[in-house]
Amino acid sequence: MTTPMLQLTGLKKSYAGKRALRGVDLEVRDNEIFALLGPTGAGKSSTLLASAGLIDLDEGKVHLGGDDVTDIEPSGRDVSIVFEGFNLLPVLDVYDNIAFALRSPAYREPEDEISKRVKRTAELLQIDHLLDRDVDTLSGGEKQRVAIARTLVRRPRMFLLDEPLSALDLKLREGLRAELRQIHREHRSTMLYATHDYHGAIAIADRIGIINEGRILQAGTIEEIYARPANAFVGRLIGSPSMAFFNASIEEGQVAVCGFLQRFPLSDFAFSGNKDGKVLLGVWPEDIAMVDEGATQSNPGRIYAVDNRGYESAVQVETDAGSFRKVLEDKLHYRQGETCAFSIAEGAAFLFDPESGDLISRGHGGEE
Ligand SMILES: Nc1ncnc2c1ncn2[C@@H]1O[C@H](COP(=O)(O)OP(=O)(O)OP(=O)(O)O)[C@@H](O)[C@H]1O
Repeated sequence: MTTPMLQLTGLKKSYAGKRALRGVDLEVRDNEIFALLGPTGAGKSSTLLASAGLIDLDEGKVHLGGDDVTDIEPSGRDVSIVFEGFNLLPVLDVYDNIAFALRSPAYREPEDEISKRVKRTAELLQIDHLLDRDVDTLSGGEKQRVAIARTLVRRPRMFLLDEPLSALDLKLREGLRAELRQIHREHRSTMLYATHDYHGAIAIADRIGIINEGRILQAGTIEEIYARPANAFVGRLIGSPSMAFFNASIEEGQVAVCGFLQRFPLSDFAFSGNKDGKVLLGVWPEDIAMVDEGATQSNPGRIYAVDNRGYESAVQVETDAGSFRKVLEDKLHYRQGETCAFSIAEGAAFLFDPESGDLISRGHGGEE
């Protein structure tokens, strides 16, 4: 196993008694783009700031390229961080903003080398026509590009990007994501990219880590996470739409869902316990088929909402045990308020603990 570029071990951090990081363990491999995906307040920024050395930790270790840098100043870490709020220097023009880091005592590059690198980076981010402008006169999207250029020009061992694209409109965001991947390919750099946007995360990342309440719940490729979501929270955060959940109970060797005609024998699950009691049945919407009402082994539902997106439509279906959203095949059309029926593919369901949300077992459909 090669040494990870960034290794975080047991990071703990409280702000004025409020716990932001509760033991973050994370490995980012050399030359990968790793997305840290989590809701607001999950601890994404704190994890990045701790990696850069910009906050003092209560506990834990930060290793960069195998070296313990926990007590090393930010300037000695060879990482670069882009914040959501741009952090540009307002009194300088775009060129000097980008060149700033290269002129710092830590780098002290000759001016002709600086000029080459600034221009090359500005071309890459399509801001070369803005180099003479004062940053105050730029739009939000242009400022964000300059902030990214400022970080990239240094070519550090590792980039830390904190929601770097959230201020941009959709088209610009998609374009910049592609550019970041391109830069990544060219420079063989390692990136840790924090975001709350699932689509953004899967579009850019080689691997994803799901963070909530200051802990990493799961890390892996999107395929690995899909195949085995470690916790119901993970299922709710990923997928498009996200995982469907139904309140269920284990009774006499099978999983029963209130109102469902379908039964799920325990033998369908890689399940070694035999306890009766409540569980949460989770299913990816792709494994739910809308069927004719009255079809055998189908389950009744009601169309709560129809979302017509032009090129496709999605429905929200309500049942007595829970609701789900699903993108429909072209030929299917439903009206709000009407009844419907659906069935769940054999072996496709997962069982979760309703209290902790932890995965108990998954169906044989996703066997390794
Ligand atoms: N300087 C601070 N002082 C007090 N509390 C803070 C400070 N910075 C962060 N927190 C709190 O710590 C928790 C984690 O914050 P953090 O910014 O790391 O989360 P995040 O996942 O980046 O959120 P967001 O997506 O909203 O930026 C939150 O509850 C936040 O309110």
